Amino acid sequence: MKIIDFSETNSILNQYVSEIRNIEVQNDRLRFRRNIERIGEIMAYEMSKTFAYSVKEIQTPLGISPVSTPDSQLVISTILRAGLPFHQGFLSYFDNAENAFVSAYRKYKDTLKFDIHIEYIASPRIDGKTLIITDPMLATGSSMELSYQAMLTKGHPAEIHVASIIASRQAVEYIASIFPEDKTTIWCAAIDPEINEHSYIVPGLGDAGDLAYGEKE
Ligand SMILES: O=P(O)(O)OC[C@H]1O[C@H](OP(=O)(O)OP(=O)(O)O)[C@H](O)[C@@H]1O
Ligand SMILES: O=c1cc[nH]c(=O)[nH]1
Ligand SMILES: [Mg+2]
Repeated sequence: MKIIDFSETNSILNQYVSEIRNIEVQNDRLRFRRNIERIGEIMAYEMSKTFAYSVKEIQTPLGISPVSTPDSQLVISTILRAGLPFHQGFLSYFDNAENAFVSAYRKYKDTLKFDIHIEYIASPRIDGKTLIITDPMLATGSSMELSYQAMLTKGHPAEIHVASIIASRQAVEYIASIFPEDKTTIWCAAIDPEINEHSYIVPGLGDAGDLAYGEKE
């Protein structure tokens, strides 16, 4: 299993991560969503370097130019709702990709205990395709696990990319233990050391869905 942590490299992506974490900046919802989207765009660009390519002869007005373009059949899947701006970032670059949407939410039994509920999935067949599952937060990893299981009802992908922005160390280890070792890559912008008793990432950024779209009742 490959694990790629962008915080190990200095790039402008770290500026966007600092802004979505920063309590003084993150409440500007438009900026928060756009920063998530920009991180998705940069991650998509880096991820594109791992795809299969072949050279095509492109007819220009003046001649023929050989251009190496990607052949991978992509399905970008996201987990509602915080995943939406992240998904859009990937889709801006992978504009020919197919798309899948899964709902997952924490249904609380009391202030600390919850189950993850999946109620909705809209997906193409994914057999033999490159599946990218996008969700900005990997806290316990349960939403990712259950969403992946839901996606498997649509077939078996050739390759899997788990894309997140902030992941807990625990979630990275958990995802690495349950996803197929030989065909999964985990991409994240940062790996944080802890989750708290409410299963929020520490230091994390708070509630990504609420910051992007407002609080739920
Ligand atoms: O790794 P986990 O412990 O499962 O937590 C991570 C999940 O929490 C967030 O969604 P949330 O449930 O807050 O839903 P929302 O996007 O509607 O706010 C996030 O987008 C993940 O899907
Ligand atoms: O830290 C966390 C954990 C789950 N969901 C979030 O939005 N943030
Ligand atoms: Mg949320």
